[in-house]
Amino acid sequence: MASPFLLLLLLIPLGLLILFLALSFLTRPKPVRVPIKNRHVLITGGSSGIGLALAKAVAAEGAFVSILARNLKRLEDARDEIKLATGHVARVLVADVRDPKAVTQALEEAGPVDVLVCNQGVFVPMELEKQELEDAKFMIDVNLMGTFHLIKAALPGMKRRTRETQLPASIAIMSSQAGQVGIYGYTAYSASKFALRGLAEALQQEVIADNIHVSMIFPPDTATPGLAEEQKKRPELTNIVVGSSGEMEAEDVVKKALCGLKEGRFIIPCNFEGAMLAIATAGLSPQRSSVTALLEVLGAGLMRFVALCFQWNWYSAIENWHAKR
Ligand SMILES: NC(=O)C1=CN([C@@H]2O[C@H](COP(=O)(O)OP(=O)(O)OC[C@H]3O[C@@H](n4cnc5c(N)ncnc54)[C@H](OP(=O)(O)O)[C@@H]3O)[C@@H](O)[C@H]2O)C=CC1
Ligand SMILES: CCCCCCCCCCCCCCCC(=O)[C@@H](N)CO
Repeated sequence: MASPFLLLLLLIPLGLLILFLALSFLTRPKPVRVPIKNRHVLITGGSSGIGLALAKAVAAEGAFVSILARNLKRLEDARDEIKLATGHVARVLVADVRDPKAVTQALEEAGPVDVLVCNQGVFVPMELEKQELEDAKFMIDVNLMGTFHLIKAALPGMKRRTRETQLPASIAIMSSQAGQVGIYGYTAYSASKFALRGLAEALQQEVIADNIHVSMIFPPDTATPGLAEEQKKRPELTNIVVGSSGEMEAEDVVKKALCGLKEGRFIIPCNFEGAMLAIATAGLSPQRSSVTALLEVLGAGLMRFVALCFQWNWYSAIENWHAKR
């Protein structure tokens, strides 16, 4: 006769199997593949850093690329760089995302979009008390309101395209790991990036019937011209907390982002810490993958524990830093 211990050992995989089957049935929205080849991909902030690296990657995969930013000279340099790397000549669009009229005009010029990547972003780290309100508003306006302007301007054309082509379209929004956890020195930046999460969750419910799929990308520190500028001004404690996640190259962030975007993943983490953060902050976000859903269900408690360890570490660093003053 089988011992009760052996029986228990058999019950665990059986339970996991039942849980997995339940999740396969439950997870929504349904799986999707967003093709890139021969499609119009518009990338904001495509003249520098992550946006430029993404523009090169999608051009190399045979997409028609438009890049949008404020500075024409940098856009033209980026266009040359993309041409050199891939042979593709990208369309350049000059607009400040803070200006809804300019954004609408640029999108009219670009024509209907299949994949919209809202990647433009600014970051000025400073403690709230020392930061000028103007700088806080600048981040909210570019990172959050800019994304509103872009999506509103792009949606009618995108819906027309999905109807005509019968192909899934994508809206990808660049957040940050600082949009999953609040970080010292990032009150305004974190606020702008957290806000994008609410926008994206609500938007996915609104556009699913139009075959449009929303993704959010959550990179850690990434070597870009923007980061080099930011690092000149970062408070010491910001550096300490941010250092908990490894720095990445823009090309590696782009690999993860593109892979996730094509699978219509709602949450796209970029490194190991990002994968833990994604589980710890899964909340009520949509989930297409039953494997990831299983990891979320099983990992929730453990990741909360890991998160508490990180917070212990950060608050100890803050305490020590103040004690030294
Ligand atoms: N680098 C990092 O460590 C991380 C970055 N991110 C996010 O990734 C995104 C890209 O960052 P990164 O590549 O470092 O940035 P960069 O500073 O290198 O590039 C920013 C891009 O955005 C454009 N841009 C800035 N403001 C506006 C505006 N008002 N209207 C239109 N375009 C604008 C810039 O062009 P121009 O100035 O000519 O307008 C440029 O093309 C941002 O959203 C950022 O928050 C997230 C996590 C980490
Ligand atoms: C389960 C718990 C896992 C915990 C892992 C914690 C790691 C947190 C590190 C946060 C790093 C934030 C980088 C922001 C980069 C950025 O956006 C700026 N460079 C501005 O662009």
